[in-house]
This record gives sequence, structure tokens and C-alpha cells, in this order.
Amino acid sequence: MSINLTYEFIVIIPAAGMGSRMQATLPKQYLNVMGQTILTHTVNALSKHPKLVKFIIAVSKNDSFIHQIPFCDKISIDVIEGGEERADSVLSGVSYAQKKYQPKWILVHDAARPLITKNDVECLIDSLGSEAFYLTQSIGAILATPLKDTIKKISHLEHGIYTEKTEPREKLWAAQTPQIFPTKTLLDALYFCKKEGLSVTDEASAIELFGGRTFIVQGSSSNIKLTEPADLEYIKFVLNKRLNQLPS
Ligand SMILES: Nc1ccn([C@@H]2O[C@H](COP(=O)(O)OP(=O)(O)OP(=O)(O)O)[C@@H](O)[C@H]2O)c(=O)n1
Ligand SMILES: C[C@](O)(CO)[C@H](O)COP(=O)(O)O
Repeated sequence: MSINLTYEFIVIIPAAGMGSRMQATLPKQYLNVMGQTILTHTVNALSKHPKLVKFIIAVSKNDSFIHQIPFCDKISIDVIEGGEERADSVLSGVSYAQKKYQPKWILVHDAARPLITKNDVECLIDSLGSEAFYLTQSIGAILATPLKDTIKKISHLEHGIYTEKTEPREKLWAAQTPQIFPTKTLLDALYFCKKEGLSVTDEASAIELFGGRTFIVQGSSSNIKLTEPADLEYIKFVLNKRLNQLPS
């Protein structure tokens, strides 16, 4: 498959988690909603954007589900082995993509975020060519949303936990995915964090620890990550509305 790596993009989809917080009988990315797995909904949602042409799905070593999923033939998928932590799965995916396709840019999107929209992906990709991206000297971009609650930094004592002074809410946003970075830089940043034993929960954190800056694009509050049981009810509700084109 030839990929026009100037105007087309590859997406790493970390899907090797166990979904322990979900407390389900199978990993949450394989839970069935309206006849399709969460992972299928996520891949289908991403594939609505014409510039996303290759999906590299990182699954756990003993995954027995992925090859039973009937993805649409038009969607080009490579399946690789993920790792112990999310960052390891992303590192495996980016390393594989770099070796096989040498893409200039790479996107990373959680399998557990099935409500991503074509418009949000478009806004993220478009931001790379914006004056603001250039003027902020950013090297990549992420979707994120402003917080609705006041966030408290905590400290622990044996008697309980208490609050510490923290940043004002206006300066704190909730990161989502997709996150997009130059492939080589992201690969170097993830290797650096791995080598230094620095635990990161998203790609932007690795880039920041590696000395880079990340541009923020406001995403949709509906682009939640399936984490706990209550999230599944919301995802079912939104998917049902979209599939039945009810006004949101
Ligand atoms: N070793 C891991 C851990 C997580 N992920 C993926 O990273 C995404 C976000 O991670 P998270 O929501 O934490 O998923 P889990 O680790 O499965 O959830 P939990 O922490 O509740 O076990 C998910 O799509 C998950 O499949 C991964 O590819 N490899
Ligand atoms: C990448 C992410 O979805 C951004 O909010 C989040 O960090 C994933 O965290 P998790 O603990 O692996 O779910």
C-alpha cells in the first residue's frame, strides 16, 4: 500500500489495555454497543476522515478478540503487539510505523474514545498550519477541553487527604486524543521517557519531558474515554442519537 505521507496520516490506536476500571468480563475496547465493538466504533469514526488512511492497532500479547472483528475492507489496518503500559503500546506502534512507512506525522488515538468526530480530527490536523501553532513554537497538537470542575491538588496523611494550593481552573484543561506529533520526535521522546523511567499517560507529556511544546485544540466534551461503567451508558446514548441522526 502506498501512502501519500504529505497529505495522508497514519493513526496508532492503543488497544492493549485490560480495562480494569470498567470491571467488565472482557477488555472494554471489545464491549459490544449496538452490534459493534467499541474498537470498531472508534476505527469507523476515525476512518470518516479521508486523510486518515492507515490504522495501526496495538493489542495485548494474548489478545483473542482482534482477529474476530469484521472491519470494513476499505479500512487499512495493521495489528501489532502492544506493551505493559499505554506508553509502551504507543512506542511499539510509532516504532513500527516509522520502520514500515516513515510518516512525517503520526496521530495517536485511544481505542476507548469511540465518540471522536471527523470535525474534531479536521480541526486538529488544520491547526498544524495555523499561525497560532507557528507563533507558539509548538511541535505537535492535541485535542483538549476546559475543565468544568475546580481541580484540587491533594496531599496524603494517615488521617486522610487534604488540599494543596493549585493552578486556577482556567489554566487547566483535560487532554483527549487524537494527539499528533512528528513521528521521529515522538519516537525519540517516548524512548527518552522509557530510558529515564519517566511514566507518561499521554504523548504530550512525553514531548514536554523531552523539551517540546504542544498546541491545544479545543475538542468536543462528547469525546470521552470509556473508563468506568457509567461512561458506557453515555457512549450508547450518543451513538444511538448519531446513528439515528437525532439532534444532539
Ligand atoms: N498497556 C496498555 C494500556 C492501555 N492501552 C490502551 O490505552 C487506552 C487508554 O488507556 P486506559 O483507558 O487506561 O485503558 P486500560 O488501561 O485498559 O484501563 P484500566 O486503566 O482501567 O485498566 C485504551 O484504549 C487502552 O486499550 C494500551 O494500548 N496498552
Ligand atoms: C491519553 C489520555 O486519554 C489523555 O487524557 C489519557 O491520559 C489516558 O490515560 P489512561 O489512564 O491510560 O486511560
